[in-house]
Amino acid sequence: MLELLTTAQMATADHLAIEGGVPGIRLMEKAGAAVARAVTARVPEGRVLVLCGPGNNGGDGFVAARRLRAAGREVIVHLLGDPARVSGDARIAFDRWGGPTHPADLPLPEAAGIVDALFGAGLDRPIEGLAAKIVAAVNASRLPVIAVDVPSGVSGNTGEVMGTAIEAVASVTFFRLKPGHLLCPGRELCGEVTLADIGIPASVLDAIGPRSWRNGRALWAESMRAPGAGSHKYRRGHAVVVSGGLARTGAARLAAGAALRAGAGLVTVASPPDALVVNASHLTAVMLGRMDGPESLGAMLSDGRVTAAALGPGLGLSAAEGTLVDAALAAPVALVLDADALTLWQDAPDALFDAIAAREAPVILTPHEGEFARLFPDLTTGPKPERARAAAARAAATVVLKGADTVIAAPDGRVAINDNAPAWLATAGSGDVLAGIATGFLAQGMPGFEAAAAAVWFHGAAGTEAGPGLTAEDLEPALRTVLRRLWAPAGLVLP
Ligand SMILES: NC(=O)C1=CN([C@@H]2O[C@H](COP(=O)(O)OP(=O)(O)OC[C@H]3O[C@@H](n4cnc5c(N)ncnc54)[C@H](OP(=O)(O)O)[C@@H]3O)[C@@H](O)[C@H]2O)[C@@H](O)CC1
Ligand SMILES: Nc1ncnc2c1ncn2[C@@H]1O[C@H](COP(=O)(O)OP(=O)(O)O)[C@@H](O)[C@H]1O
Ligand SMILES: [K+]
Repeated sequence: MLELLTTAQMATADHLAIEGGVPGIRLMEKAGAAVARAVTARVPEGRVLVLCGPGNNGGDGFVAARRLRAAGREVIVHLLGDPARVSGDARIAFDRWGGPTHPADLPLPEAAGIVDALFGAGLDRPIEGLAAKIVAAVNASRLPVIAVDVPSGVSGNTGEVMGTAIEAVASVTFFRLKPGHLLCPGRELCGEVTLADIGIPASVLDAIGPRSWRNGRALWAESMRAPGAGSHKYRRGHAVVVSGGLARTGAARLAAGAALRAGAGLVTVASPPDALVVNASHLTAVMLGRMDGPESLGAMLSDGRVTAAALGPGLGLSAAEGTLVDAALAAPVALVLDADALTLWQDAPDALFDAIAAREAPVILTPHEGEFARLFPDLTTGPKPERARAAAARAAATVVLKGADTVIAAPDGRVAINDNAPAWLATAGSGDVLAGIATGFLAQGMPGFEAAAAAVWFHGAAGTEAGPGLTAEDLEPALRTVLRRLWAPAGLVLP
C-alpha cells in the first residue's frame, strides 16, 4: 500500500476500475461513505457544513452529506458554481442528495465542523475570487475541517499551495496516497490522512507501474539481514568513516557510532595524524586507524574486508580533503558522500558524476537543499521528487534530498518520500548520524536505494523515539530501541 499515485495515475486507476466493471458512482459512494465516517469520528455532534465544488470532489461531498443526514445529522450543503454544470457521477450524487443546496456564499453558516469537497485531483490553477474568500473564511473559523482527497488548494502531485489552501484536521483519500499528502507544505495542511478502500482492485497498479512510494519497511525490509548463527563480525561488513582534522572530529564519530549501531560488524574512524589523540580519547567499540593522506586512505579501503566508507561529516573543504574523496571514489567500496564531500565538488559537479559513473559499488549522496543547489544548480525549482529523480539519474547515485520531507531517489527512477521524521531532528549533527546509518547498511551489503531509504526511515524513527530535546548524541541509543522493537526472531516485523 506504499505506492504513491499522481493525480493522472489516479484517474487511470479510476478508468481501469470502471472498465473492469466497477461503476464510477459505486467508487464515489464508497468515497463519500468514508468521508462521512471520518466526520462522525472527528465531529460527532452538531451541524455539518459540506462545501461542494463543481467536479467529482464535490460529488464525494454530496454522498457524504446524504449519509450524514441519514445518520440523523443536521447538514447544510453549499455548492460553488452553477448547479446546472454538475455532471457525470457527481450529478448522480447531487440528485441522490436531493436536499437543499445553497450557492456558496459568505459569511459561512454556523456549524460544528466542515467537509471540504471543493477541489481535489482536478485542481489545475490557483484558487482565486470567491473560492479564495471561502477558503480564508474556513481557515479563520478554526472549525475542524475534514478534507475530501486533499485539502482544497493543495496540489496532490506536489504538495504545493495553489493560490491558497484549506487547513484540515483530517483528509480522507482513496485507493493510494498522492505525493502531496507527504510533501511539505501539503503534509501539514492535510492533518491526519486516512486511506479508504473504494473498490479499485490493486491489480490496476500493474498497468500503471508507479515509480514513487511512501518510505516504509516494505521497500527495504527484504534486503536487511539479521545476523545468524554462522555470522561473525567480518560477515556483517566493515565500515570506514573519515575524520576531519583536530577541531572537526565529532561529526565523523557520530557517523561511525551510528554505522556500528546500524549493524556493521566493524567500524573504523580513519583519522588524520593530528586528530588521532582526540579521536582515541573518545572511541571504544569503534576502532581507530591512522590515515596520512589519499594513498593511506586508498590502502585502507582496498583491504578486501572493508565494504563501505563515509566521507563528508566534518571533513573540511581544502584541496587536501578533496584528494581524500578522490581516493575513496577510486576504491572498490560502497560510499556515502555527505556535507563537505559534496560541497568540495561545487565548481565541477560533472567530475564527481563521472567518477561515480566509472565505479561499480553504490554511492549515496546525502545533500540538504543548500548542498543540493551546489551540485545541481539547475534543479533548484520544481517538485522535490522530480528534482531528486533527475539528480540521481545524472549522478548515477542514490540521492537523499534532506529536509522535513526527505526524498530518496535512485538512478533508475524509483523515488521514496519520507514522512516519519520529527522536526526535533533539525539539530546540529543529525545529518551526520543519518550518513552513518546509511553507511552501516551499505556495509552489510544492502543496495544503495534500499540502504538510503532504510537509513532515512530509521533516522526518523530514532528521532521520534528520542523526542523533544534530542541532540544528535541521543539518536544512537534511540536507534537501538527502534531496532530492538523491529527485529523479531522471524526477522524484521512488517507493519
Ligand atoms: N479518480 C477516482 O478514482 C475517483 C475520484 N474521486 C473524486 O474525484 C475527485 C476528482 O474529481 P475531478 O477530476 O472532477 O476534479 P475536482 O477536484 O472535483 O475539481 C475539478 C473541478 O474544479 C474546477 N476547478 C479546478 N481548479 C479550479 C480553481 N482553481 N478554481 C475554480 N475552479 C477550479 C474545474 O472546473 P473548470 O476547469 O471546468 O472551470 C472542475 O470542474 C477526486 O479528488 C476525488 O475526490 C472519487 O469520487 C473516487 C474515485
Ligand atoms: N523540520 C524537520 N523535520 C524533520 N526532519 C528534519 C527537519 N529539519 C531537518 N531534518 C533532518 O535532520 C537532518 C539534518 O541534516 P543536516 O542538514 O545535514 O544537518 P547537520 O549537518 O547539522 O547534521 C536531515 O536528515 C534532515 O532531513
Ligand atoms: K478537497
